[in-house]
Amino acid sequence: MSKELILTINPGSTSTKIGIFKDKEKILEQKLEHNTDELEKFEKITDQYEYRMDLIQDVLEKENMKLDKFKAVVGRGGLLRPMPAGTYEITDKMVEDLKIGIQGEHASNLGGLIAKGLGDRVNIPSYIVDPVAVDEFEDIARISGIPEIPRKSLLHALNIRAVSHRLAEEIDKDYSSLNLIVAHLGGGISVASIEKGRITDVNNANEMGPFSPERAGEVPVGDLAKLCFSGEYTLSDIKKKLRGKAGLVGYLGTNNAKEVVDRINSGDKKAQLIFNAMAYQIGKEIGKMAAVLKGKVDYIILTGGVAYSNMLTSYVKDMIDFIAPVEVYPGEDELEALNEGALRVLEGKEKAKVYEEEVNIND
Ligand SMILES: Nc1ncnc2c1ncn2[C@@H]1O[C@H](COP(=O)(O)OP(=O)(O)O)[C@@H](O)[C@H]1O
Ligand SMILES: CCCC(=O)OP(=O)(O)O
Repeated sequence: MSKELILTINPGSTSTKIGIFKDKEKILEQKLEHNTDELEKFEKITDQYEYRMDLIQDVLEKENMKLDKFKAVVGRGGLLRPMPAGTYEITDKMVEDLKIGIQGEHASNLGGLIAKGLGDRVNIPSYIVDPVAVDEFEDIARISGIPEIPRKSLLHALNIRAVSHRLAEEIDKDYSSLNLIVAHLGGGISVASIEKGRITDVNNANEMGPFSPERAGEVPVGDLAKLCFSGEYTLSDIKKKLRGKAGLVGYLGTNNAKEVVDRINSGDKKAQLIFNAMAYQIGKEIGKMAAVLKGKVDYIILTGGVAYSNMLTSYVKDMIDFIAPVEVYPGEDELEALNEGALRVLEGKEKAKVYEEEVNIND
């Protein structure tokens, strides 16, 4: 049997997306949405491995896509050690770091684990591309205010880089000549400043910035400290409260922004206030990044699943379109970007990076 396909796997906090490609052509795409109740029963993210793997295998079986048809498997890379962008082969050390959650817990940690698990079964290579741990920060962006707690570059690097390249192509400019602000609005939210092709600053999408469908973002730290020591919560409870049970889930009980829009359209005033507040915080974060770029912003891009909502993008545009022209690319180009990252390596245009050679293993 000829091995001509590439399998791409993108686990997010609210969904698992699967794509099958023949060269650059996407021949299958499936989005499996996970509601809050489904995910709540898992103590840790890595506990979701079997659950998400089974769902992926079910899709492959239903579509009669046997593993021996594939020449590579590519997963979204997770919260690994700070690293340059690129395509990486999945090594044992990477697997170890994904399992520990070396920079924290997030669904994307499962991308590399599942890709490696499937690839090893049929002895084909497995890769990750532009993981959420891509770090191109200016040193000044690392300082938080507490020496023991540096700011971290954790973001939707895969889609942010993909849509920035897409815009550059559309306006016929070189990516490395542009200053951009890109806000990825998914289960988590990243708002990044891109200076001449380099991501110089971003809120840590797992812990900072605007609140999101399932995350707290920035909260008043004094009150958070009191909550932690109230005796009512364990560390695990607090982590879940901040990621998974916060944001839209905390206020409205759902991680599904579409459902929130439906509630607003049926007259739910609380849903309207909370949705507007999320938009307001996104607008404020974009303003911060405009200051990072000293006002020299060529374009602002709004992307990710929540950018499908006109209600939200209109609110944000109204706050920030004085800064620069705003482009909306709803959804994400992540499956395509995973496929193209693997293709560049398989076609010999690029050499796969080796994790152990690119990161500081002793940190
Ligand atoms: N048409 C839509 N209108 C509003 N929100 C949407 C729409 N489509 C998807 N979303 C929301 O986008 C969010 C998921 O975004 P996505 O980028 O797919 O995130 P993830 O990769 O974290 O699962 C969910 O809250 C989902 O309800
Ligand atoms: C940790 C940053 C990536 C992120 O938040 O992704 P999702 O929106 O898919 O949860």
